[in-house]
Amino acid sequence: QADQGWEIRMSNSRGVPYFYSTQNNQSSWDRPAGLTDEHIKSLPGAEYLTGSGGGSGGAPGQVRASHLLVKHSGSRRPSSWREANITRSKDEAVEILRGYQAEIGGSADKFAELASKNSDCNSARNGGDLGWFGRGQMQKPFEDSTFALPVGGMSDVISTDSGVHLILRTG
Ligand SMILES: N=C(N)NCCC[C@H](NC(=O)[C@@H]1CCC/C1=C\[C@H](COP(=O)(O)O)NC(=O)[C@@H](N)Cc1ccccc1)C(N)=O
Repeated sequence: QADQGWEIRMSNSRGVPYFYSTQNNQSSWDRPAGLTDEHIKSLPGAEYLTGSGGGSGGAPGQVRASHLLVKHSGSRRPSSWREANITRSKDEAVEILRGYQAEIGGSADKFAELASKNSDCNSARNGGDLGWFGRGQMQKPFEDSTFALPVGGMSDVISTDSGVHLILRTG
């Protein structure tokens, strides 16, 4: 794996970095198996991963977050890539999310894994990552919760018109 000429590139459409192998033109959102942290840090484009490069940092006043959304019958759009017609109650959705919260503990990797499998938002396809955003873009409860978190911090269950969320602030 290491000798496949891996490099890190930034996906402009999604605003998140991905792995690209120049040997076989293969892209991957996830870290290719067998690449150690040390090796990844030495790859071309590694600055995209830590946000130290100008390219992937947000503008001043912006934050970056991932979320795990569980929708319910009262959601403004009770449908998602996972389920065409979402009928669970809000209480049930909160129960489900509490289960994920316990499983995640404080692990960002676990958060991304559970978000990619279970989030009712299409950001699930990149581990829940929403990219960078400023105030005025997200629904108020979501915005306020994210801006109140330290980088690396995870919210408790919060509710918006979309459903109930867990938020992990990443930048
Ligand atoms: N990056 C942005 N500016 N995208 C517009 C955000 C609009 C904003 N959205 C929200 O506040 C909630 C919290 C986070 C996601 C979200 C809702 C919904 C799911 O709920 P639903 O709309 O079915 O009710 N997901 C989205 O919007 C996704 N396209 C976000 C996204 C997905 C993939 C990559 C990047 C961003 C709003 N003002 O409604």
